Amino acid sequence: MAATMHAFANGAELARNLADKVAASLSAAIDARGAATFAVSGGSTPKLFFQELSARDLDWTKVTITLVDERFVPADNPRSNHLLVVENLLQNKAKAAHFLPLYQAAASVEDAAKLATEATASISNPFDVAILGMGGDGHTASFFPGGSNLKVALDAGTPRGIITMEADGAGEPRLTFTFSSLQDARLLVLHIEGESKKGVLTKAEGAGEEADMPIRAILRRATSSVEVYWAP
Ligand SMILES: O=C1O[C@H](COP(=O)(O)O)[C@@H](O)[C@H](O)[C@H]1O
Repeated sequence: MAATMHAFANGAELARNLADKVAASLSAAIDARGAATFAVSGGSTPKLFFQELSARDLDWTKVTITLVDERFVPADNPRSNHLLVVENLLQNKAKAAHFLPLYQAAASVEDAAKLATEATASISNPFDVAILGMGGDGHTASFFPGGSNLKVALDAGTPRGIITMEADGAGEPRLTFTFSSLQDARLLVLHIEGESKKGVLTKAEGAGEEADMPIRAILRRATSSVEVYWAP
C-alpha cells in the first residue's frame, strides 16, 4: 500500500501531532474492543514523541505496550530499548499501561525469542498501533541488511512472533517481531527525522532489492497504509 507523508516544521511539532494521532487510535481501540495494543520502536528518534504521548489523557490501564525490536541486553543496559521506554513513555499518565518486554533472562537469544513470542502471542494480531523507525542503512525493526535471519523475518509466510537477528550493523544480537506481525497494524507509522533519513526513504522508495534496504518490505508489501511522520 502507498505511504502517506506527514511533514512537520520540527521534532516538537511532529511529536505533538503523532501523540495526538496515537492517543486517538488507542482510545478508539479501547472503545471498540475494550483494550489496545501498541508496539513501539527504540533508537534515538522516539524520545520526544514518547514524552509527549505519556501525558495524554486516555485509559492507559487498558493499553498493552511492547517493543517492535530489542537488543539481547538486560533492561538496565543503556542500549536497551526497554530502558528508553521506561524512562520516556512509561511516565506521567502512561505509567498505568501494561508493558511486555521482549528481553528475557534466558540462556540464549533463541530461547528468549521463544519466551517473548509466547508472552506477546495475544497482542499482535493485529497491533492497534505500531510505530516503526528506520536506520541510515534502511533497516527497520531489527531487519538489518545482511542479517542472519533476514529472509525468514521478511517472509510474509513466517508466523507472527519474535525471531533473532544478528548483523554487522546491529551491535548485540537482536530480538525482533517478524514482518507478518507488524505489516497489518491498524495504524502503521514510520517515524523518521532529519534530511538524511528523508534521503534514505526516497532511495528505499526507488527500485532495488528488499534485502539491501529492508524498509522496502514495509513500503512495498504492508497491507496497512504506511503513515510517514517526518520532520527536518
Ligand atoms: O536499532 C534500532 O534502530 C532503529 C532506528 O533508530 P534511530 O536511532 O535511527 O532512530 C529503531 O527503529 C530500532 O527500534 C532500533 O532497535
